[in-house]
Amino acid sequence: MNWTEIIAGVPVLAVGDAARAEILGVEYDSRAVRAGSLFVAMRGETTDGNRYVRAALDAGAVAIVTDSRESFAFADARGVPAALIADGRRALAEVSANFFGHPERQVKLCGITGTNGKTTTAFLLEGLLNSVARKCVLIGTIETHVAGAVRPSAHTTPESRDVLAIFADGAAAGATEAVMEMSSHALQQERVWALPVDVAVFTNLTQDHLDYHGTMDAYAAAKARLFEGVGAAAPRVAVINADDAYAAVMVAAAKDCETRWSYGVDGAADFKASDVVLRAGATSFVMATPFGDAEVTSQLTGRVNVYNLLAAVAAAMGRGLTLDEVVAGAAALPPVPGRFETVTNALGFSVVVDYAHTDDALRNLIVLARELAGEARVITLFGCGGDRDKTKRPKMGRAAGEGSDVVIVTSDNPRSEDPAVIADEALAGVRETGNMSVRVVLDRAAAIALAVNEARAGDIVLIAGKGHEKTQTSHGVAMPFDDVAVAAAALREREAKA
Ligand SMILES: CC(=O)N[C@H]1[C@@H](OP(=O)(O)OP(=O)(O)OC[C@H]2O[C@@H](n3ccc(=O)[nH]c3=O)[C@H](O)[C@@H]2O)O[C@H](CO)[C@@H](O)[C@@H]1O[C@H](C)C(=O)N[C@@H](C)C(=O)N[C@H](CCC(=O)O)C(=O)O
Ligand SMILES: Nc1ncnc2c1ncn2[C@@H]1O[C@H](COP(=O)(O)OP(=O)(O)OP(=O)(O)O)[C@@H](O)[C@H]1O
Ligand SMILES: N[C@H](CCC[C@H](N)C(=O)O)C(=O)O
Ligand SMILES: [Mg+2]
Repeated sequence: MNWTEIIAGVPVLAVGDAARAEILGVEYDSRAVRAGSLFVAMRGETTDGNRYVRAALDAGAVAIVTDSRESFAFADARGVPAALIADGRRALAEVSANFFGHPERQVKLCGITGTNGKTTTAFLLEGLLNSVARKCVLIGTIETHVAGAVRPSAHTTPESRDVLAIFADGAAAGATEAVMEMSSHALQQERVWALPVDVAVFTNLTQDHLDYHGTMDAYAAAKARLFEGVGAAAPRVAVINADDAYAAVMVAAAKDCETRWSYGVDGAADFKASDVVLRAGATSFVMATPFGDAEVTSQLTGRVNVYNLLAAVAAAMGRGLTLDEVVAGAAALPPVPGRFETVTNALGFSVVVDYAHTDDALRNLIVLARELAGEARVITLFGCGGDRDKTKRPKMGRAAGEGSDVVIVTSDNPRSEDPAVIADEALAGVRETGNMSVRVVLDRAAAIALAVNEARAGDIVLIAGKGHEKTQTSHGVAMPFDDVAVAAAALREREAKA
């Protein structure tokens, strides 16, 4: 693609004298630049892409898009086509859309935001769309589904350039739908700039990421941007959890959406569940919808999944599926990896791996386990992520201490922090509840073995926080680690001794 085509329609403040370049790729990271790349310099929080313009040119960049007059003049002086723009991330989205041939216009996009339930709802919605033979791209925390392949995900919501590259691959393989988790980081940083969202979903808002957003109101405002449209028109359909304390904020933001649907269990809602029956691996409820009532059954476990099912069903109906189609589709959907995933064993107790890494998620998980365990015990193992919201640590500790018979505090992903310090902060919360059955075992594998060896018939062991993750990041290094595999190994060892 030539230089003129790639900056067509992009609001540029100035363009350099050089006008000829054949662009073979668009990159926002100098380390990814190859011969023929266009490099877009973005200002970040750790560094500034403008510091890498020289490195990008040395690596073969043939054009530069920048918000810095210095970088612009530097590239221009080297005879490289350059554009001066106001905002790097927005420009990245605009040039990438041109480069990839506007694939965002070829798929109908459902965007899902909220603190918890995005991944689950996204998988459910993808499953419903697939059940009526619509090809669908999925972008989210665990993995990316595109063109019949599964790719690992580095972020929940990638940069616009990467989203558009995925959409282009999907559209080329016949996808007409896309389902995407939209994290608050991505909405705030405008990684989703100029993506037209057809159906927008809000799951819930509880504490997380305050290290980044500062306050709950700022966090809510970032999420609300999905409903306003980020550099694009407001979504056509808004699907909002009416039972959530922040519902009104999302409804207000959705004022320009053509259709606003609420969903919930507690109060009035367009998609409302009643007569909820919760069993392990079998959830059912009666669902009232604007299109009639039906009984929904699902293999997923727990009350939170009633919400996720309602959200996915409403979004699917927003995309034109019928009531019969969503009911049939929902019954067939498998659980999501790392979300209330049971690790089988012959010892008579349950071991569950779950991605609960906020106090709200942990509390919900423990309440569910309590219900399922009856008179038996709930043994909860958890840790807290390093380099993330520190204020949630004692809160997670309180949630664990309040509902569990036995608590094991361990490491999650300490990242660059001292695991012992993180554990102390979580332990303080457990101690506040007066729960005395608490142990700290920093080595996660040893902690999992302890939990498994502690369990008696009927008990439920909860291994919380890492869910599907396949690595543990400690001292800045990611090493292979898989809660399900580690638990399975510990169970085999105990079975062998039994
Ligand atoms: C806080 C945050 O979200 N940071 C993300 C953000 O960083 P940033 O804007 O501060 O960028 P920066 O690191 O200062 O770099 C500025 C620019 O210089 C470029 N650069 C940098 C170095 C270099 O050698 N050459 C170069 O060109 C960078 O590519 C970037 O374009 O943009 C970067 C490029 O895409 C991301 O890698 C980075 O993710 C960091 C590593 C991260 O940990 N993000 C997490 C918190 C995150 O995004 N999480 C959410 C939510 C998770 C959930 O709850 O589901 C997610 O969507 O994944
Ligand atoms: N609707 C919900 N409401 C509250 N908690 C939920 C809900 N759905 C799932 N959870 C809990 O939150 C955990 C994470 O769920 P999921 O991965 O679907 O959310 P997410 O929003 O994608 O999270 P992340 O932002 O970390 O990717 C689950 O393991 C479960 O414990
Ligand atoms: N996307 C979330 C995931 C947290 C998962 C948990 N295992 C942790 O490392 O804190 C985050 O980056 O905050
Ligand atoms: Mg997710």
